[in-house]
Amino acid sequence: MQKVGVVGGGLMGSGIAEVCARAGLDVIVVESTEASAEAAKGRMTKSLERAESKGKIESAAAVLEGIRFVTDLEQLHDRDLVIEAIIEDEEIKTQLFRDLDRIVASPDAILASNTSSIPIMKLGVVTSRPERVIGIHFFNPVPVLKLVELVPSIVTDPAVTEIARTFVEGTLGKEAIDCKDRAGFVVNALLIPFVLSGIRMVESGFASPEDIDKGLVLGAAHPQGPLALADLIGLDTTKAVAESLYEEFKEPLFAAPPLLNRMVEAGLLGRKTGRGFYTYN
Ligand SMILES: CC(=O)CC(=O)SCCNC(=O)CCNC(=O)[C@H](O)C(C)(C)COP(=O)(O)OP(=O)(O)OC[C@H]1O[C@@H](n2cnc3c(N)ncnc32)[C@H](O)[C@@H]1OP(=O)(O)O
Ligand SMILES: NC(=O)C1=CN([C@@H]2O[C@H](COP(=O)(O)OP(=O)(O)OC[C@H]3O[C@@H](n4cnc5c(N)ncnc54)[C@H](O)[C@@H]3O)[C@@H](O)[C@H]2O)C=CC1
Repeated sequence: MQKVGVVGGGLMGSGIAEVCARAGLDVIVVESTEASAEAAKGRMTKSLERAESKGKIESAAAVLEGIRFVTDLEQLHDRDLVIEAIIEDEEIKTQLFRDLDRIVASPDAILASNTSSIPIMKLGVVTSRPERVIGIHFFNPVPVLKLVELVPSIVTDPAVTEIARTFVEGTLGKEAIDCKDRAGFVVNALLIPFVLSGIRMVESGFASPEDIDKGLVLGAAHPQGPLALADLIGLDTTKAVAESLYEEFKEPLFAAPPLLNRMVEAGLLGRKTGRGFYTYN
């Protein structure tokens, strides 16, 4: 696993590309437009410069040299591993997996998804090699959080899971847990209902976002409360994850509350747009 491709250089893709480049891998990031490729590079530069200023890496510039930012998916033809991190939309992701199946040449290559909640089988089945498709699910912020969920589908080759484990634990120095291929895997199946419950509390006027978050930080030692967390994840992603979970399990606890839907319609997506439950500079 020397040549890695990351498709989507948003919040997660830029973090994944950063940790791969910091591990000395040859990384290509594919974005959909020149402007978004520039934005991805800007995000990574900022994060690497912060790491350099704290003495965590020697040189941000040297790490950046290991990353190419492109808009042409065909450039991924020689990759050993491609990690998809585009928006949480099943139709758009399945189209991308069809394209990756055509483009990535080596039959030994692994096609991975960072999806939060879409069952991996739905992505594998549109390729000619579902046995080489797996979920490698990182957590936000990627440079900080240690966990990666490994999600083989019911037809993923067990050898692929072991290669992915060696990549995640050996090469990247993260910790893996094994999950079955059900919407939301382990962490989001527990975390998203918590976030949605916080949103329902705000919606019903039960308490303010500030007080709910303060309650969970000071009363339960969470690093952030559910509303700050929704803003960090992105309200669009939170809604998409809730919808996948609801589609799979039909449990009311996974249903997106109307306030979440209205905020997404209004473009109040959290940190990424500067306003969600809180306002950011
Ligand atoms: C939706 C999904 O599919 C799955 C998910 O990811 S769900 C979301 C999971 N994520 C969480 O639950 C996050 C919970 N929150 C936290 O862990 C913390 O609040 C936080 C790391 C985000 C911020 O921590 P904080 O202590 O309030 O802030 P801060 O002091 O600025 O940061 C702590 C450290 O993280 C680093 N950091 C924070 N954000 C960072 C980022 N985006 N990139 C790189 N480093 C970052 C800081 O540089 C700092 O490093 P040092 O300890 O070396 O100084
Ligand atoms: N936000 C979070 O906390 C987490 C999100 N995830 C998952 O990671 C994936 C990405 O999420 P985020 O990074 O938060 O989203 P984001 O909205 O920040 O980034 C998505 C990026 O993909 C790009 N993109 C869209 N279609 C593309 C295409 N066809 N080709 C190339 N680039 C394309 C967009 O330009 C954008 O930069 C989603 O599947 C999400 O569920 C996983 C863990 C945590």
